[in-house]
Amino acid sequence: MTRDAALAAGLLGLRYGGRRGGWALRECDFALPAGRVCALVGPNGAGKSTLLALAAGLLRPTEGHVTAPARERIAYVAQDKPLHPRLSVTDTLRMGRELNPGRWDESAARRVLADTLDPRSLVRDLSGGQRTRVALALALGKRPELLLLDEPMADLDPLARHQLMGLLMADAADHGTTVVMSSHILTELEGACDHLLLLAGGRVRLDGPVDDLLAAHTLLTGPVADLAPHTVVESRTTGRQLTALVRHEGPVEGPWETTAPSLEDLLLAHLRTTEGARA
Ligand SMILES: Nc1ncnc2c1ncn2[C@@H]1O[C@H](COP(=O)(O)OP(=O)(O)OP(=O)(O)O)[C@@H](O)[C@H]1O
Repeated sequence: MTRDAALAAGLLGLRYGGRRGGWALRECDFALPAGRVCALVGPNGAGKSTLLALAAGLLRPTEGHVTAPARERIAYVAQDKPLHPRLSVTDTLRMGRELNPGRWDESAARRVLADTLDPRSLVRDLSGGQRTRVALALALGKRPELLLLDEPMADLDPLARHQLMGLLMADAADHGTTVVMSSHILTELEGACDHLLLLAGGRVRLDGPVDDLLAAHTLLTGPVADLAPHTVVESRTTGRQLTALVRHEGPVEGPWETTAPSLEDLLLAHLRTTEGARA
């Protein structure tokens, strides 16, 4: 692992179901610097949850390795947010405090709950979104070095999403927490994440700081012509009009209008390309 990486993988692979099972992840190599907020993106079945579970130490690699902080310094919020159904919200936080002696940050946990639910409620009586809040409160209360979130915002209403995303990002910035967050909501990642890891078919397709990746790509429209020496990520032609996203090799010179892509443009083009490759 490079010296300041908070999470790294080398030729990481995982096959479910023993030798006969299919590979969910294969030959994954990356190093995520400490303090980054990383978006983990990819189509359904790409291997995102598998990667997060490996990072959390809940699965063992079939091959290669993953290097992460010690278990007690990681908080992991799984997609199904496992919580004890018969505990109240207050008791759930008390359990968090008892399980994390000397480290528990009660005010961070309470900020996540933000008076939105009755602390005496039992977890089993909460809605999906309310449970998400409790799971996030437990995760932030743990004051982790590495926060692993598997589609954390999926069942939150838009206002709660906006509020919690802001809170998470501010908390991570204040404490230098490294965050890896899988999501299908591309618009929400823009502005929140400074690092990107795109998986498809169990492999890393794109990896790097968001600013560098954006700066390496150009959106162009204009007449159909040879795009060499640039690498075409995606192109479409309508009549004689060409629209393309390229990873440029030096300046893009030609008869085209060029613009800088947004993160959503970049992700959609790469996702469509990997979809096309799969079809
Ligand atoms: N427990 C399991 N047993 C067998 N195969 C599994 C298991 N969990 C996941 N898989 C398979 O591994 C692959 C990767 O699944 P994973 O859940 O990691 O993808 P994902 O990117 O998180 O998908 P989604 O966006 O739908 O949540 C898929 O082909 C899936 O069918």
